Amino acid sequence: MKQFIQVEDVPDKDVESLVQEAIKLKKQPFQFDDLGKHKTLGLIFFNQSLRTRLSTQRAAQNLGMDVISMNMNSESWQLEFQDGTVMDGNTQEHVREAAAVISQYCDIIGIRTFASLTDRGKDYREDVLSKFMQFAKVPIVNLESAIRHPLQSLADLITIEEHKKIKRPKVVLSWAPHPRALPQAVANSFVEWVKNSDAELVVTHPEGYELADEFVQDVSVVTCQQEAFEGADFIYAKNWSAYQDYGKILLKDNNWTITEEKMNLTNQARFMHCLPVRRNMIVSDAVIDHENSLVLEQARNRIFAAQVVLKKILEWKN
Ligand SMILES: NCCC[C@H](NC(=O)CCC(=O)O)C(=O)O
Ligand SMILES: NC(=O)OP(=O)(O)O
Repeated sequence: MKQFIQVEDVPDKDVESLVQEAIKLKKQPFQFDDLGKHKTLGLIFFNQSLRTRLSTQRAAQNLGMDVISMNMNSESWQLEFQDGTVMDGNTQEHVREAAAVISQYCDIIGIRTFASLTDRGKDYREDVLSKFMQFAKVPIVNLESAIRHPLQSLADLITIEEHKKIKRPKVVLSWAPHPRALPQAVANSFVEWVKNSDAELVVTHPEGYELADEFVQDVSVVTCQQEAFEGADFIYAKNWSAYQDYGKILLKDNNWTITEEKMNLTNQARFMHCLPVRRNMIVSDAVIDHENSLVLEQARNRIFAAQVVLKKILEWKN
């Protein structure tokens, strides 16, 4: 694998094989602990993180890699992304130099850069990530970009594979309320990856929260949450801000919170969320603390999602 930006980067788009390989790594995490010897992973964060930072570091260590990381906003220089700018303002270093320099210290670079939620064109063109890809000299791993979070989606598919009781489970992605405007990245990616697996996917959200066509065309979308939940095997909750009325919060309606009452409509569904989660906004305490909740398993599987991706990139480089 020469990079990991989206599902297209999976060799032959064979998501099923990648999931199976991750499950094997989970059983023997140190089997390839020589593969990354004398190789360094650089983790570059423009936004906060708990899971992505620690699980990707752990994954790299399991493969024998060294890891260096940096929080760009608080620790490094303010980067300029426009070409031809007279840099007499607040930006101090151009991405052309920054990406090339980081490439001299690292064999693989992971980048987290969230959506601006103010400029849809810029976000959906992946302006920041694509500039890094353009000027870096080593493979790039997406640690959540403006419109995708593929390591999360891979961990989610591993978790579904481990817990499904039937070959083709019904998987429901449900919008849920949140006090802040959040990106569409987790939802977009989840849809993109589940579409490439053996599952019946249903997306449910209030009117106005339609996701971009490029992700949800051919996907079953219903605006009645109760109807969507009927017979579901997995409920995946996530908030996102509006795509049409870009970045806006249209509704903070607690009627969309995932409660026990709603989970009772399902086929004893397992509850999923990528974390961090706002309790009693997105999901009630009773649901997230119930034995059917998979949130900690998902977080654990972030290690093996990252590990299989790093392994594939290291194998490609060797
Ligand atoms: N990486 C997982 C989710 C990250 C981000 N959530 C957040 O920013 C939540 C922050 C808050 O709860 O205020 C998102 O939705 O894309
Ligand atoms: N799920 C996830 O990506 O978590 P962090 O934002 O804490 O990395």
